[in-house]
Amino acid sequence: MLWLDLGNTRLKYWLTDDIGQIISHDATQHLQAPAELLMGLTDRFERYAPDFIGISSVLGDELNAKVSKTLSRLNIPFEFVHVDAEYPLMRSAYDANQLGCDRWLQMLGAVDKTKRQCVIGCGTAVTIDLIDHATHLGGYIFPNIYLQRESLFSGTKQITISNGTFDSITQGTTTQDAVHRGILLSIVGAVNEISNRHPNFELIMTGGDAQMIAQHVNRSVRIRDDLLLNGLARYFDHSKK
Ligand SMILES: Nc1ncnc2c1ncn2[C@@H]1O[C@H](COP(=O)(O)OP(=O)(O)O)[C@@H](O)[C@H]1O
Ligand SMILES: CC(C)(COP(=O)(O)O)[C@@H](O)C(=O)NCCC(=O)O
Ligand SMILES: [K+]
Repeated sequence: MLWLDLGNTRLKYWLTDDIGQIISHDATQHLQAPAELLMGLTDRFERYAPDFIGISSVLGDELNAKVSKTLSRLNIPFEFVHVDAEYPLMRSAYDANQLGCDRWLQMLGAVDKTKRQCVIGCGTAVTIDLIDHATHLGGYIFPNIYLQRESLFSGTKQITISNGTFDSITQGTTTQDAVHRGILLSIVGAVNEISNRHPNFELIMTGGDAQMIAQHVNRSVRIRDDLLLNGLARYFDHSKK
């Protein structure tokens, strides 16, 4: 199987064998040209000859159409996931026509009817979703650290930094530190706030910035890099062992 996750920043793929073990996986910036990036991966995919391609995309119809065209050359059946409001494993209070399929699949990858779960996606947007015994209560969306820095950069005259590390939330004594710590604090603070309001929800994190954020969260966080993969495998009912 080939599983594709087309996020707003990176294309992630996982190649799995017929018992669901990961044979190969990668994450690469697609620079808003995912079809072209995929073109460069087709010979690798052909070599592994997957019998099916399951896709999560939040890139919209235009880019999805280009991706479809590229994938059609492989002569391998493929399917884009659409949020299914009637899906038996998880009910959702969220508008099914609007919920990003990556958020839905990340929840599907984690959902457990015996638990209360908080699924945090640390991608281009940071998302927080609350699931109470397999019922999605709803969630939050806010800009990630780079989008926030860009907005400060473009929205102010005197903040002109565009590099620096997001590695601390102690108060800054220079503009660069005040900006980077403030932005990280805004995300960590939001996660801690939701965590404090839901002490009996387990915290599960995924996405490219998960490691960076988890270390500042006031409770233990379970980082699962292949959460969306699990959701895709579950959705297409190929249990990844
Ligand atoms: N090599 C990399 N290139 C780009 N972003 C990376 C890389 N490694 C880690 N990241 C982090 O991953 C984040 C994007 O995470 P990802 O889950 O791929 O987002 P999305 O699902 O929205 O595409 C970026 O904000 C960045 O901090
Ligand atoms: C919120 C998102 C942009 C997150 O995407 P990502 O950061 O993974 O690229 C994506 O889930 C999306 O486009 N959602 C649609 C709007 C919604 O979920 O309400
Ligand atoms: K994502």
